[in-house]
Amino acid sequence: MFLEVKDLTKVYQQKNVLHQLSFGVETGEMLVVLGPSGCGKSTLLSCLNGFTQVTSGTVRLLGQEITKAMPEDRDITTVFQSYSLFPHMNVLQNLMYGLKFQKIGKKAAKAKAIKMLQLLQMTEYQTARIQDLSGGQQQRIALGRSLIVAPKLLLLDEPFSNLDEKLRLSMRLELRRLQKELGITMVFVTHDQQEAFAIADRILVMDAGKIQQIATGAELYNQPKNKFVLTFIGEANQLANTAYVRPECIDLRLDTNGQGQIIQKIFQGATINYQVKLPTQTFWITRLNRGAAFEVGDLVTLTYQVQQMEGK
Ligand SMILES: Nc1ncnc2c1ncn2[C@@H]1O[C@H](COP(=O)(O)OP(=O)(O)OP(=O)(O)O)[C@@H](O)[C@H]1O
Repeated sequence: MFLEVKDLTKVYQQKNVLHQLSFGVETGEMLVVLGPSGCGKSTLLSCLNGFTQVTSGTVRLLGQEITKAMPEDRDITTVFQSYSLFPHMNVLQNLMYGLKFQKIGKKAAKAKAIKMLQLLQMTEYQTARIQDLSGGQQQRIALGRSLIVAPKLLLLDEPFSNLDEKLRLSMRLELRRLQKELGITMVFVTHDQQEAFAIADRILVMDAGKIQQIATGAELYNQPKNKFVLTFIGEANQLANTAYVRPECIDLRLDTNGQGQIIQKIFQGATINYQVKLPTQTFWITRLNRGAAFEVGDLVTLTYQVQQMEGK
């Protein structure tokens, strides 16, 4: 196992923020840590890079225990939401900065920085000032600055949340491309499930400092382990106990004797969401927008198969 975390616990002034987390990350894998605000995602990264001391448990990188190692001795770099580039240095100087500490000569460092700029597809910005770059370009340089030192493990803490939607999409693709080209193992923190689905090999879902499930995006969506995962990942109509049905898994048919009635219709473009009132509960249903649509007041019959979670 490339990275192995065992029983990791962090207590801040009697507040238990991380509860005995155990998980592993494979070589070259992109593990996404997904969870709501305050669930402990940043604290977990900080225990991995050594900026926070763990209360108990162990962290091993390539078999070697690093639980108490200083951050600079860990071969791990972190990219944050704020780019933290040096404003008084140009693009090339920013990229070369970290190589100084690896005792790499100026000429070799410059060659590496130019190669990184090619990888980032930003060659023409070599001598540009940081303040003349867009937010997306600055984040790409920040990524490059972390990648150039060839860390064993790269941690990313919501790195794209300052960027607009379109740019976020292209940065995700870019990050995956860079990861494949360089073969770097990554742990990426986000609270955005679409982002997690788009880039993860596996997703670790966390709530209140506890691991709820670790699985691929499709497994989390199709076989959620508990109610938290079911409702955090996508939408669901909850039935009794562990039963549920996803909104897109329900068929709707116009039926003048139907038990259901459409009480809300929300147009979403490619899809339409309907809220249907039944004698005992209401359901949300998502249908593709393919011409024929239902209207508020229509009587309908629903058909669906009930799905089951493992536990509550
Ligand atoms: N230095 C600290 N001292 C005390 N409590 C802290 C400290 N750092 C974090 N916490 C608490 O630990 C909990 C988890 O915080 P953390 O920042 O790890 O969550 P997060 O999931 O990254 O949240 P967000 O998505 O909002 O950044 C929070 O309740 C927070 O208040």
